[in-house]
Amino acid sequence: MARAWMDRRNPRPMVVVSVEGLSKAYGRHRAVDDVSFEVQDREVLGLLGPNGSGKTTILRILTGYLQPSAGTVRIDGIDVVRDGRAARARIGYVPENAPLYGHMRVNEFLDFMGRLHGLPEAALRRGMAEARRRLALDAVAETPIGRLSRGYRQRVAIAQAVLHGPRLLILDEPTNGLDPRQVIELRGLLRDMARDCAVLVTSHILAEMERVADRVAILLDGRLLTVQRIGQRRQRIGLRLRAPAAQAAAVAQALGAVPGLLGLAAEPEAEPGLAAWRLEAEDAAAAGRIAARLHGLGLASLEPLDAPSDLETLFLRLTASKAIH
Ligand SMILES: Nc1ncnc2c1ncn2[C@@H]1O[C@H](COP(=O)(O)OP(=O)(O)OP(=O)(O)O)[C@@H](O)[C@H]1O
Repeated sequence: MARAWMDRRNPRPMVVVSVEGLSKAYGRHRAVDDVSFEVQDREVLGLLGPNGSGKTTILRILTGYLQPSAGTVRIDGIDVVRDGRAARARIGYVPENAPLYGHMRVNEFLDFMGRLHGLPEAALRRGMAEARRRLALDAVAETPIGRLSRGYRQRVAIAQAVLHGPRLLILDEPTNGLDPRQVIELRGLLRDMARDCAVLVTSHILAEMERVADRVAILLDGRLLTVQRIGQRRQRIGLRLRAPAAQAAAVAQALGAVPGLLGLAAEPEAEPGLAAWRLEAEDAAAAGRIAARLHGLGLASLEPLDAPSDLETLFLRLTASKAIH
């Protein structure tokens, strides 16, 4: 059994979620198969996997909507099966396409949800004020939810989930339907939320996870393939270079001597009179060195590529067997 251990300066359990040997079968189909992981206090853990990999099933077990077939889940050391009510009181849940009451004003809705959570009056007032402040909802407190933008509605959905000061905030596919600006805002909000609780977020958008999560747990066919810490890699960059075809040999030779250039591949279909290469460089500064080295060889263009993130590469590698069979 995993014992939650304590930080001496801050006597809160460091492990908020402990999932051990979790399995769930629907009939003969194992939707979740012997999955174990932990979510630490003040971290964002991303649960990542293609459709049908078991993410929603795991969330439903965590939130007490489903019983596991085997294994245990503890929130702050409390078993979600044996003591579901106490475990649920520590969780804030933002479901995918969270149901909001469009006709209700933001304040009215938060008040309603707080009462559903059973919050006493003083705690409810405190929780509402704090949630509105953290999620920048004061300006729309008296606006009917139906009139808010999708980004604001998402914030209201998060606000209702944190009213009672949960130890764990769960968000299921929170970026669905948001525009790029709203996605960036959401990222900031999640990081902010993780200042005082554990955050578990599911997504199938890999690059998004890489930006917001401290660690990602990758699921496939109900099995946990790996848990990876994010953000310790170098920022490699991809570049596309075009130069006159007549200079191709000279360019290739010059590139061979550029420090920080890790790889190069000629592209098959170049435009008439132009040869093209894909390059992988150690960092952005290498682009400057490449341009300098090719001076005088008629460089036509040198542009960054939208290189797949490292997490995408890892994900594709880990899930390759699925694509093949
Ligand atoms: N109530 C159910 N009865 C039978 N099979 C189910 C049930 N719910 C889910 N499954 C199956 O269990 C597997 C995992 O489903 P789950 O919804 O947990 O995956 P997911 O990763 O959340 O996918 P999605 O992103 O599509 O929601 C899938 O094969 C699914 O078909």
